[in-house]
Amino acid sequence: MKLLINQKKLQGHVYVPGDKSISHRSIMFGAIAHGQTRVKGFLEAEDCLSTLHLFRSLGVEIVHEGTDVLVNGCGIESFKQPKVPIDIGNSGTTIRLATGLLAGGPVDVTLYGDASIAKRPMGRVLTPLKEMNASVSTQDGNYAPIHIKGNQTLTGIRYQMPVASAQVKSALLLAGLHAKGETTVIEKEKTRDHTEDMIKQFGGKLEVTGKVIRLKGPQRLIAQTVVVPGDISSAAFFMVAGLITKESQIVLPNVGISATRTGIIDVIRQMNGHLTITNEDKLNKSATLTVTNSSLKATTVEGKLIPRLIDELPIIALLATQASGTTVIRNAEELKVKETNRIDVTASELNKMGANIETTSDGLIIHGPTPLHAAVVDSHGDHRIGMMLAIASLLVETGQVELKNSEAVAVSYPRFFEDLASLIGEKQ
Ligand SMILES: O=C(O)C1=C[C@@H](OP(=O)(O)O)[C@@H](O)[C@H](O)C1
Ligand SMILES: C=C(OP(=O)(O)O)C(=O)O
Repeated sequence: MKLLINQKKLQGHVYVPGDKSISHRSIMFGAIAHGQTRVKGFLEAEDCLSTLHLFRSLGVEIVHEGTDVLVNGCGIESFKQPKVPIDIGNSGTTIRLATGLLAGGPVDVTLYGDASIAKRPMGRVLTPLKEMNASVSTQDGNYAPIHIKGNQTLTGIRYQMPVASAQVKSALLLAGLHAKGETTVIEKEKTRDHTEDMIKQFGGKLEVTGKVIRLKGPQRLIAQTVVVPGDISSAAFFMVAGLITKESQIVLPNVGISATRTGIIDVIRQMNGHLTITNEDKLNKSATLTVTNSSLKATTVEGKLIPRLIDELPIIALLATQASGTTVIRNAEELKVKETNRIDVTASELNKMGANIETTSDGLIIHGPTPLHAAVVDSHGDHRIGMMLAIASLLVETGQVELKNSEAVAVSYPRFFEDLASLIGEKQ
């Protein structure tokens, strides 16, 4: 598709859609709990619809009306044997969390996904799950399809995580809920804690002390109402749009601001970006974020900040192309195993537009500020790369920017292009 270029004065409100991580978990917890779980603000995007499809295929009754979802849970023991392998599309969160969850269930399931999922490492969940006595396997030990054999008796383990990954942590906690004895997970760095929050919300018991999480299984969970805030990872594209385009101010109401997700706010402030937080709702961990066009300076993004902004690194790289000085992103090797190798793809696509970005083994070095020019660019099927390139295009003064594989944005944000156009007052 042709992208909008040469934009300033982006003004207005964007209500970004529901948080992807919380939406996935609301269906999963609803399915294993007892009673009717009501989800409000569910993200209707391809990834979360994959999770919904998976649990329906296991016989869970789910009523889906727009962003309202009802999940009639009867406990994991009620899951029905699916007749065929289940397609989880492009969603790493679905396949990894569901593998842990189903390891302690009563049914045999095969999970597979698209070409990108088939290249993402699954050994990171299979290895510790096998230690718990789970029967989980793939043909070569690391790549989907994953075969999960039910009716195994899981036992709790103590596991020191070799990677900072909320998906691995969550897979183990979900398995631990149906295992005998104590499951202890020790994180490498603190990652998003939506699973821990939801275990507590659904009446489960777990103890969190710094990076150590403990729970005793088996546990019986009770249905709840889950109110999903807007996704800060989606809001990030508009935060950066407002900061880098002239005379702009963008208001983003109801954005989730769990402390485990707000690394991008810290980085924007480190770079002297104007961002305010108002209307904070402490219960739902949400607030209104307002960004204003700013004169930015380079920064360093590293260490324990990385898991708090892992999915925002491509758009942070774009932000850094407009800051004066050299921005260094390091300790971000996990970016290589996302939907694409986001270190390589971020650099190569932005460099096509005139950015000056070097890749390293664990991150990026971005020299700014650089003007951006027209080019033919490609999402490579990665939703976050597609949205980042659409924001980059706003800075191009003349010519035409063409984005190949733009449909990838539907993985997490189907209305992205319409919401962007609404700030400009044009429809696409
Ligand atoms: O747990 C989650 O919901 C997620 C965890 C992160 O993945 P990793 O655990 O692989 O870092 C993140 O990149 C993904 O978009 C969602
Ligand atoms: C990495 C992502 O998601 P997942 O791992 O669920 O595919 C993402 O949304 O950027």
